[in-house]
Amino acid sequence: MRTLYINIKELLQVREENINKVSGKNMKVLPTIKNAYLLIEDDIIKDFGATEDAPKETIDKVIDASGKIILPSWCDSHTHLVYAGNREQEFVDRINGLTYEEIANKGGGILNSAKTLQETSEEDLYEQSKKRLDTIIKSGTGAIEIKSGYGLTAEAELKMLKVIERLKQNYPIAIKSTFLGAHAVPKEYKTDKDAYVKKIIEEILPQVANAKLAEYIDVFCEDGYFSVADMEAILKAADLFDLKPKVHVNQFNAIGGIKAAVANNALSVDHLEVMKDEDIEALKNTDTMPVGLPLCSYFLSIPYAPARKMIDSGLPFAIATDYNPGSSPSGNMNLVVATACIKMRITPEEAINAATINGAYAMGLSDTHGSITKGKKANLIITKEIPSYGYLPYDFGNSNIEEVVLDGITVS
Ligand SMILES: N=CN[C@@H](CCC(=O)O)C(=O)O
Ligand SMILES: [Zn+2]
Repeated sequence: MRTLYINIKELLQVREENINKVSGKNMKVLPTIKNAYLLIEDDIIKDFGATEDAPKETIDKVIDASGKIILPSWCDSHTHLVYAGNREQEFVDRINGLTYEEIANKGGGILNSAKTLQETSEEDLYEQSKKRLDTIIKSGTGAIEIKSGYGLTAEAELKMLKVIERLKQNYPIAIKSTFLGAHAVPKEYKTDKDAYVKKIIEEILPQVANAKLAEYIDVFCEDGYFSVADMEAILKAADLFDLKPKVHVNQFNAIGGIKAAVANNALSVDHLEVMKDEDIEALKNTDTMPVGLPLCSYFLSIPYAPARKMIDSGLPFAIATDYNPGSSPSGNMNLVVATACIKMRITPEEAINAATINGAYAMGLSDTHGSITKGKKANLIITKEIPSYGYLPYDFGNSNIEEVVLDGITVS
């Protein structure tokens, strides 16, 4: 099936060469074609150019996209989309003055979600997660990473990862899965965290890896959670199973996690709300993608990752939703892009690069996703008639998406 879009007001993120990420000053460059055509064949991007040069033969369907912008679908490289229940009571507690840390210390936070998830059947967990996936697909996300980490026992972690696997089987969206057994220390191990780290390394990780249920390894490296030494031990064990690190670091404190993650070949380091100069230095000239999570900062009222400073230092930068019940109960990448522009002071070009090609890189998908490049997946967002692409983050909170195409098929 060959589908031709013509008269596209502007086709965004057009890359002739298959670059895998953009960094520093190049992030301000968003290559586009005005009055463009785009040819897709089945699930693949075949060709693009100026409408006047559009092919005329062997086309099954021609779509006039006058006034509309087309861009590659969003790549959300950091989510916890599979979870059970919600935590709106903690949201109210925070409004009334408690901090995220105080709530966690009272047994709330991640441990609260873990208790609910342990008591939820795999079927129910699948049904709850599926609803969220349906919603985020409608909002233009075409590739997503999903973590475990609300199980914290072998049984419950495997349950989460099996649900991720079922979502992979049943949905056209690309899904990457990450094992995050080291998300919080379970209550039973409160006084013996080392025993839990040992259990992750010796018992849970081998089961996850042997069942081929994860592609990446994650650790919440933070005071009160897991130390740099804990993280290093877990990453080294995971390396034996070829699981690459994508880690939670520098959310509340800068404790040296970034340097250690880079030394362990992390694909990405995520959160980065609190950054020292040495953390930025550690990321220079490496293959590790810094990932900011603006909705987490918004929802928890904590600092935003210093995106401006990182990009001005020459680093690449990606943005993701962090969709989870505690710190970001939204999986809407449109809101992520707008919040990154408004609060991190990055331009629409930088934000769109961060949410497409760099997001794809941060989950190992930049060969197939994240740009309009021949041979890549036909995963597209077709906007309503809008004045310019800058209107997308400007008109924050409103949906300007008319149609979403995944693998060449209109899904919403
Ligand atoms: N910070 C660690 N994990 C999640 C939040 C988990 C929760 O509060 O449930 C995050 O990325 O923000
Ligand atoms: Zn997270």
